[in-house]
Parts: sequence; C-alpha cells; structure tokens
Amino acid sequence: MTATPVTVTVTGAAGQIGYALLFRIASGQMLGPDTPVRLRLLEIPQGVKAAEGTAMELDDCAFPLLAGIDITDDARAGFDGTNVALLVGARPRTKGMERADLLEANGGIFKPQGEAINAVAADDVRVLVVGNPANTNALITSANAPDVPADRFTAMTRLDHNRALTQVARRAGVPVDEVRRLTIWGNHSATQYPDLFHVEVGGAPAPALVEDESWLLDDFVPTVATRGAAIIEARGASSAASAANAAVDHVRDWVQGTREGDWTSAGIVSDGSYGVPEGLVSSFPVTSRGGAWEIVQGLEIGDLSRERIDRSVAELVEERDAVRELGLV
Ligand SMILES: NC(=O)c1ccc[n+]([C@@H]2O[C@H](COP(=O)([O-])OP(=O)(O)OC[C@H]3O[C@@H](n4cnc5c(N)ncnc54)[C@H](O)[C@@H]3O)[C@@H](O)[C@H]2O)c1
Ligand SMILES: O=C(O)C[C@H](O)C(=O)O
Repeated sequence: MTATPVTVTVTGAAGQIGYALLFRIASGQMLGPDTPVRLRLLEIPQGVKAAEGTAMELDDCAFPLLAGIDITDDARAGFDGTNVALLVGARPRTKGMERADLLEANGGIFKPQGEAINAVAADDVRVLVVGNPANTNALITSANAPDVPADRFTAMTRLDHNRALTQVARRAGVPVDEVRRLTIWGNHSATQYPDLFHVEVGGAPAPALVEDESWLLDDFVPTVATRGAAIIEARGASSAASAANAAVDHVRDWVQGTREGDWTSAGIVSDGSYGVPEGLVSSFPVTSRGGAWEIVQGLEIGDLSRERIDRSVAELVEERDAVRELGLV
C-alpha cells in the first residue's frame, strides 16, 4: 500500500450520483486495492448537511482504504492538493430554461471551480466532468485553469460507451466482455454518434452489425443517444448508479490503463484529430498508458460516420461559441 493517500474531490457529493459514487471510490474500485484515498466532499451550503450524513455512512463502512473525509462548501478548500477531481454537481435544466441559460448557470459553477483547481490542486490533478452539459462544462473548467495542462480535463462519455456495449452484446448474443473497439464520438447529448464500424466481437470484425442499416440507424443509435432521457422517463430521476459506475471506469482506465487490444471513449480536448476543431472537448476513441489518454489514430471514417460526427461536433462548436459570448472561456 502506498503511504500517501490520493486526494479525491467529489463535487455535488450529496446528490444522487455522489451517493452512488463515494462508496465505490472508498472501497478501492476506482484507484485500486493498494491505494488509500482521502475524500473531499464539495457541496453548496444547502447540501452540506446531507453530505455529512453520507460521510457518517462512509465511516460506518470501515473501509480500510479510506484515510479521511473532509466536507466543505468552499471550492479552494475542496480542491486543495487534490489529485483527482470529479465534478458532478451542476445546475440541471429546469422548465422553460433555454440552452444559453443552462450554459450560463453552469458557467457560474465551473468557472470558479476551474480557477480554484488552477490555484490549489496538486500538480498531477486529473479532472473528470460529469455534470451536464459535461463537454462544455469541461471546456469552461479547463479555460479557467490555464496553468493546468489541458489534457488533464475530461468529460464523461463512458456511460454512453457502456450503454452501447450492452446493446451490441445483446444484438450479437455474446457476453459484453467480448465486444471491443466501439467509439462514442462528439457531445454527451442526443447528437452523440456511437460508431460500430470498427467493432470486434469475440476478437473478429463484426460487419453484420453495420450491414443492417435500419437496426443501426433506427434502433441502436437512438437507443444509445437518448438512453439518458429514457432513464429519466422510467425512474423519474436521471441515471445515478450507472453514471457513478461510468465515472469509476473512466478514472480507473485513465490511471491504471486501458486493456490491450481495446479502446474506450472519453471526452478530451481535441488536438484536431479526425477534423474535430482543436480545443473542443469532444468524445474520441482513446487508450490510456502511463496516466495519459491518447486518441486512437488512423481509423477509416466513412460518409455515414463523417456526417454523424460532424453533426455532433457542430453542436459543440455552438456551445463553445455561446460560452465565449458569455465570457466564460
Ligand atoms: N455525463 C453523464 O453521462 C451524466 C450521466 C448522468 C447524470 N449526469 C449529470 O450529472 C449531474 C449530477 O446528477 P445528480 O443526479 O447527482 O444530480 P443531483 O441533483 O442529485 O445532485 C447534484 C448535487 O450537486 C450539488 N451542487 C450544485 N451546485 C454545486 C456547486 N457549485 N458545487 C458543489 N455542489 C453543487 C447539489 O447541491 C446537489 O447535491 C447532472 O448535471 C446530471 O445531468 C451526467
Ligand atoms: O441527466 C441527464 O440529462 C441524462 C444523463 O446525462 C444521462 O446520460 O443519463
């Protein structure tokens, strides 16, 4: 066991995802069985009492890896020395709210959090933005933390990736573990493009998945892209346990590496690959080695995929332009 615990900050710690996430982190499922963790729970003042309740429950689990818990409503205290920051707390869209209002309201959260990360986080800080609109919130956070390398800021599309894996496994009639090389491109929104053109099933290419265009375009893509709304409709609340699970998967793979012969999907700052404008936070096929994401290069992108990727990227450009106009980036 390493002597120094890793400090993990979770914002929105008293929310639904926070409740599903903190216990997984404290049990070692995110950073591994040999890494002690110190948790920082960052909430707004109204959320602090509930976060204290969650902390009591964490204490009551007697997790051997849990080295301590701090609760705060102050961003600087919350990110002080943090190594991994999970930005979950966000302003949800409410009735009658336009997208620009939503971006502005979230700018009020992610701009100061970016500034605080810039000022006080550890040199090796890695940030995952879960709170929606996740890609553009990650862009705002990164833009307001100019001293932290941009490749440390990511947005979560792992839930979309996992959703797509299950749909493909069902279709192919195989265990989910046999599905590899699937990609989510673009925005974590209904415009995202889950791409099956490079998928392998049981170690072999699976052309049958894309040959049935009506299944692909009328069933698979919309099922994955609108799954969040379907969960809200069924549960009366947005996905929480599956979102927490995806956050654990994302950080685990980032820190510990992706498996050989496979890749995953993550929203990362574009270097211009695949025609995605540099600087946008877009989902790509990625591998991780040595604690850094790398975009999988050289994939052939056909006309159908090109059109779908461009559509989602155009939405990201619109969001970026809107937050630029608001002076948030
Ligand atoms: N990227 C994804 O795949 C994905 C999936 C599911 C949900 N989400 C998003 O995750 C976010 C959280 O979802 P939830 O179900 O936990 O919501 P929730 O409303 O249950 O919890 C959000 C928590 O954030 C807190 N909060 C608000 N502003 C804050 C701030 N400035 N600092 C710290 N905490 C703050 C609130 O007090 C609340 O406790 C939402 O934006 C949701 O849309 C993203
Ligand atoms: O919270 C939402 O709007 C949905 C969420 O992003 C999801 O994909 O489940």
